[in-house]
Amino acid sequence: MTDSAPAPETPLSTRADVDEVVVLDFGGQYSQLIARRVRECGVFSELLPHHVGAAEVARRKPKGVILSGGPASVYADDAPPLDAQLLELGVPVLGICYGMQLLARELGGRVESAEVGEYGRSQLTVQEHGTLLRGQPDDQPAWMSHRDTVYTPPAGATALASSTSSPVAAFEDVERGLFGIQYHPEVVHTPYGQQTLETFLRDVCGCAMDWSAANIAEEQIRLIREQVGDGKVICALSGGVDSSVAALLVHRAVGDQLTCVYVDHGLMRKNETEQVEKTFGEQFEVPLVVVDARERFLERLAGTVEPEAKRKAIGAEFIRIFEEEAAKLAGAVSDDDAPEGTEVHTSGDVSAEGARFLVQGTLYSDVIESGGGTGAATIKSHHNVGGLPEDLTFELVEPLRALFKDEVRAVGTEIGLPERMVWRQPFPGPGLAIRIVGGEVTQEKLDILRDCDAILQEEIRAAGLYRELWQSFCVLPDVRSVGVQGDERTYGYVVAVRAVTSDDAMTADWARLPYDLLDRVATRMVGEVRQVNRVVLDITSKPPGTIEWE
Ligand SMILES: Nc1ncnc2c1ncn2[C@@H]1O[C@H](COP(=O)(O)OP(=O)(O)OP(=O)(O)O)[C@@H](O)[C@H]1O
Ligand SMILES: O=c1[nH]c(=O)c2[nH+]cn([C@@H]3O[C@H](COP(=O)(O)O)[C@@H](O)[C@H]3O)c2[nH]1
Ligand SMILES: NC(=O)CC[C@H](N)C(=O)O
Ligand SMILES: [Mg+2]
Repeated sequence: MTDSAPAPETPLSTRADVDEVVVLDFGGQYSQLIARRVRECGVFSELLPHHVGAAEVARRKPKGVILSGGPASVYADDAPPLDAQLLELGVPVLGICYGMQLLARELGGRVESAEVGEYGRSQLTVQEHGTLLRGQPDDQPAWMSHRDTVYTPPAGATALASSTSSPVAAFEDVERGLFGIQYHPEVVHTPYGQQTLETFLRDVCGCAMDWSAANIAEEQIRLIREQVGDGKVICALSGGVDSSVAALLVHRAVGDQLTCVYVDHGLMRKNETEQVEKTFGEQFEVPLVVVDARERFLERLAGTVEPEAKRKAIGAEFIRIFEEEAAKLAGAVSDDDAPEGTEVHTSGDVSAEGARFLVQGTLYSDVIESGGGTGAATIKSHHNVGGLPEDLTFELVEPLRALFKDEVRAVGTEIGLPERMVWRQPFPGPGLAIRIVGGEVTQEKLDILRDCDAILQEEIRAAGLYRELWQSFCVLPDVRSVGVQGDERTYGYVVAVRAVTSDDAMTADWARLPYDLLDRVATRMVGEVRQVNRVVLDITSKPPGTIEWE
């Protein structure tokens, strides 16, 4: 576990002239989602760890502060505390779940563990609409996730609503600018949640609500310029949405100081390298280096089966290649000095100085899953975050690090990235290697998986479903099954089809693909890919599963 803000080194904004509301993170699963919902209301917001203190919050001159949920109990010895100075800043404070419990306890209310916890959907009854719940129905569903409960609101505050297990599910003290809600307004399952946040931002904090994705682009371009100065920059470019948006922003910021590097690690999909080269050449006026590192990655992965070990090996190998390319820009090494198994060819002009900065299209979902939230668990080390080697010498430039994919898509559209690039399905940096599970990654398995994946993609596109699905792909477990084909016994691989819907990869549902499509896919896979004799469908949502199997 690490204890860091999403991106102190690359903040989303440092402008003084936009209204900002700060979200303090007490370790909740949905903390970043709160900041994001605030941004969707048109108010700039960033997540800060709870321990930054009132002085840092004051420095940002926010129009309001939101305290997130969190796993602790407010009365526990090691519970993250509330800096009481926050209540002296003269701006409204809204506590959500743990944040509400903190406010209640600090101000003389009563918080105790309830007999029955509330997890998931619950029913809210509004007794007093007050300011916060103005215009909302008396009865409404709300999403909860708590066991501790506020029994008495702070002195002077009015209780607004209750639920079966929460006698005080919301309170407000308009005079003192204090607001608390026990449920989660930031999740889509709370239908009046966004309205509640909007009321807080507009009517309570007096925010102008005029911030938009365009500001992210503008701000990032300015911040990148500040960070990079006249230094040389390389961008790890995969051809995916995130790195393409990041590359465009950096190019707008520093122009020909930028060189993009695409690594063909042999773990890509069918014809992907050629497609990336072609699309990039057509869309961008930036020099692109394509590194053929297929043999090198295969050697590096030999014998590695454990998912985290695989991810770390891949993350480190990526960086070693970027280092070599950065050095080449300084003219220190020529293409002939590339390690065995690596071939490089260059298109466009490559500049004469070395690169100190590495641009990556890292998103917040990569960060939080890699254990980068305040007190958050490590689910998997994304190659570009948790998989980075410890001796990293690059200074990272990650303009999208605090954003979710759907926000990045909005920025991409805003800055003119073509629609077919904006709506590309994500493809993980470690590629097919994390879809060959339970056994070693070999050339044979890569070829099988690539062929099956190509069939699935073709059929999904033909059925007009590509854009509707967050991702659709195949997984190759280290499992063989007995079949009968052409009257012969076969002992072949089992391929799993995984297709999910999602907006931001934080949660996902398995896609209900039409049976006739599944039938075509299975028939083609066993018919066209000799080593495969069985196809199965993954029907797991996230949670409990993750989207990828490793
Ligand atoms: N083959 C690659 N060559 C160079 N850089 C890569 C490659 N694969 C991934 N990266 C780097 O790792 C980052 C994270 O990968 P990720 O797959 O999350 O993003 P993406 O590929 O840009 O977008 P998408 O999520 O749409 O696939 C990329 O933004 C890019 O900077
Ligand atoms: O660039 C990446 N490097 C990685 O190491 C990585 N692991 C998962 N993913 C992608 O992230 C999203 C969420 O994945 P999971 O539900 O499997 O955790 C899904 O879209 C995954 O494809 C990765 N992307
Ligand atoms: N989601 C939350 O913030 C939970 C708060 C606290 N840990 C509880 O269980 O009540
Ligand atoms: Mg990708």
